[in-house]
Amino acid sequence: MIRLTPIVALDVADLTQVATLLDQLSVGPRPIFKIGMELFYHYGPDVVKQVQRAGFDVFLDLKLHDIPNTVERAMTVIGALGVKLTTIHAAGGLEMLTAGKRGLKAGARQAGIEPAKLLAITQLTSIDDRILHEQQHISISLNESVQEYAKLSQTAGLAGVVCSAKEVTLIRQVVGPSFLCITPGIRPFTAQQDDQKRVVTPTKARQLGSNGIVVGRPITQVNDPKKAYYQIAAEFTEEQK
Ligand SMILES: O=c1ccn([C@@H]2O[C@H](COP(=O)(O)O)[C@@H](O)[C@H]2O)c(=O)[nH]1
Repeated sequence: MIRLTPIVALDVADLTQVATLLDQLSVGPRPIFKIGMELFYHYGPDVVKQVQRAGFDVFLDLKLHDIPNTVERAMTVIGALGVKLTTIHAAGGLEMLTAGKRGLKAGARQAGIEPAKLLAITQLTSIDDRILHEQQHISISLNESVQEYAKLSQTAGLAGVVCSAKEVTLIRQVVGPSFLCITPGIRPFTAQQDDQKRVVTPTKARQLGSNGIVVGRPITQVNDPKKAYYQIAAEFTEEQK
């Protein structure tokens, strides 16, 4: 089973904070760094290059969701950036997912590099059953919705999904063992839940079969990010004293 090193969400405001975190986490088992909307909207591909130049793999998490043509063209640009993982919303439907995958491959081909693995967002980990029913007016359960989106993503040829570790077992029942389940909503026992609804500890995520955990604030917003990262990484990989 593939188990990635923990993915650290670089949800910070500027390049100075990026440089500090890259420096703090550059010793030992290196994380994959996730660049999201905040940094990418501010700095564009330059921030991707900064992280890559420091020797880290990049997960570019822009969660594309638009008409198929727009998504395909945007994914062609992303495909040439040399990132290892990137995201699209499963809710955009099969045609959009397929177009995204096609664009990503085309961009990578033009740049002469391997295409990034494309992951579909199932239901954001900030959503729970109540929000799904009362605000999105979706009548099936959150678990069923996540399973359906996983099936759709597999049909579109994607590498995997983003979900809560709580759903990994259910997802594997419908798409098999090799479909990637990358899981944010990770909270050590001592950390606050913030806006996340479906949270799991790093140890539980490992036990539930997550292929990779995504952790932001419990690492980036604490006094000692290095200590927090290595503790979480040890829990996820079981290398504990
Ligand atoms: O369903 C999702 C999809 C993506 N995310 C992203 O993961 C991190 C989590 O940050 P924390 O500070 O650990 O809560 C963040 O960048 C989200 O955009 C997610 O949380 N849930």
